[in-house]
Amino acid sequence: MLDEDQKIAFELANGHNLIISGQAGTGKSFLLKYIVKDQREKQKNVAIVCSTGIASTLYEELGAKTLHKWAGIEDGRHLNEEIIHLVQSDERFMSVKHNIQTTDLLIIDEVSMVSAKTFNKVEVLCRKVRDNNKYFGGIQVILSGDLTLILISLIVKLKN
Ligand SMILES: Nc1ncnc2c1ncn2[C@@H]1O[C@H](COP(=O)(O)OP(=O)(O)OP(=O)(O)O)[C@@H](O)[C@H]1O
Repeated sequence: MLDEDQKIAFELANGHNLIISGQAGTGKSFLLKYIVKDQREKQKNVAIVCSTGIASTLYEELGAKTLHKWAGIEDGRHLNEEIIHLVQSDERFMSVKHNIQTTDLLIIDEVSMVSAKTFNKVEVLCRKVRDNNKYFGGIQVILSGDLTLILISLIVKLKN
């Protein structure tokens, strides 16, 4: 059963964009599994993605994959314009185009491990491929991670 904080986030997951932040072991993955199952029961097309393949094995039974694979951005070698063009017109990217066009809810776990560059690339890609100028082209997004890690990495970068 979900605890009180998890219940609040679980309810907000009905249609809201959310950031779920908490340190390791605070029950984020436990909550995300509940959300995925519940939203799928409500006939939503839900994709759950992680920054690494190892992390996505945690959600194997839910069909999780890496954000890079879901969005077709490979190792990030393509400029935004190139990847938009490839996804829109190249047959090899048909499944990626399908992912982007049909997903109702995109859950990104361990978002603190995703670089700003990658995150922005995926956000723009979704807007262009869905021809919808809303954030992520109108896909509902739930971001989960330990956001204090972002601050720590920022401080480390500033110090260097
Ligand atoms: N509401 C709950 N009821 C029972 N067990 C729970 C609940 N929430 C979390 N847990 C358990 O607590 C442990 C830690 O939870 P979880 O793995 O979801 O945390 P996390 O925030 O995702 O951690 P990490 O960031 O390290 O992945 C797990 O064993 C999980 O099953």
